Amino acid sequence: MTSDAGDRLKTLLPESAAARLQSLRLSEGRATLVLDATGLAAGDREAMEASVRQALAGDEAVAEVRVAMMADKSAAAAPEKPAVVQKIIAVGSGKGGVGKSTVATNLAVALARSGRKVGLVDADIYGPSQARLLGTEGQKPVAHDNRLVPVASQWGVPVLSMAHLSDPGQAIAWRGPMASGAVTQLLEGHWDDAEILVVDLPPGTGDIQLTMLQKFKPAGAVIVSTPQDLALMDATRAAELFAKGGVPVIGVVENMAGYICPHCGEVSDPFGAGGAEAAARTMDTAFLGRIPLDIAIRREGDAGTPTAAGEGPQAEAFAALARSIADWLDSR
Ligand SMILES: Nc1ncnc2c1ncn2[C@@H]1O[C@H](COP(=O)(O)OP(=O)(O)OP(=O)(O)O)[C@@H](O)[C@H]1O
Repeated sequence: MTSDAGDRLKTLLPESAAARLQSLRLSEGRATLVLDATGLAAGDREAMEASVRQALAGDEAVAEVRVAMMADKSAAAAPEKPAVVQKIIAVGSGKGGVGKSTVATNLAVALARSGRKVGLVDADIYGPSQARLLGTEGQKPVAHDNRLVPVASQWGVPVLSMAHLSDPGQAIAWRGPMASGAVTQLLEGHWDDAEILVVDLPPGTGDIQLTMLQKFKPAGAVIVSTPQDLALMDATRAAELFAKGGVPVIGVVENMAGYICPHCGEVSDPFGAGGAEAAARTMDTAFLGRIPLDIAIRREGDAGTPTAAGEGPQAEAFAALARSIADWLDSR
């Protein structure tokens, strides 16, 4: 083949095929091409071969086209690695029932609303609530290449939760290693597009939490508490868990701060006031703001329409929290 003919044939190739071209020979009207097909699915190979045949069919010097697809065996044999999620934000609390899951959902939705690509993992294996909070109850994730594909929600936040894998109301009574295995499966799902993965940790400061933190190395952690139970002890315990796992604490959120009476609008403090801010100071970490105790937040959570997706002061409180977390991440 003259180099002129070879160069001409190369220019006829579609860009995607030209980028994978290993060699091209033209002999007695027969064009033989070797393409690197590493990573291409069967359907994509066929499409590429067809496009090459079509591109060269019109050339006067070509009577026959032969296409060989070579795959890099070492790459094909290597087990597929889970996609690397750039930044995991762990949302934890010293104890249960403080609104950790509610804050995790709304933080994820507010981050997505601000343009970030966010996923949400419900690592609360024994009491999963993210399917309900994001309105994805009853949906089942499919598995692809032995990894779970997150369930899409209408708030732009894909999610994986044990609630998607078990029957509603079914009690999960696993021992630690099984629970850790389940958390691993959720975290190693197809989070390929997620730039930030918000992880709703189980309440408390036990082994499952520590294993998860050490294995997946979150970029940072948010501690949620009500004003009253962020007596110093709870805050310190949660902070110690993150320190043991080598995870920096981004700050403390005070949830259920200030009850707004739906009738008269008067604000009262059933759980006290200022505890979390004082605790954050003592722990030498940031105070990330207050989310009021508002019946609308509970109602919207139960209905699967997260407050952060709406308008008003409470949505703005979550948007402000999301801004603080995004700024913190960007500054790293
Ligand atoms: N700011 C708030 N105003 C009103 N209700 C709230 C608020 N935050 C959370 N709740 C409600 O409090 C209850 C507990 O919240 P949530 O499930 O988020 O807590 P949790 O700390 O994740 O609990 P668990 O430890 O059981 O996982 C839910 O009914 C939720 O709707």
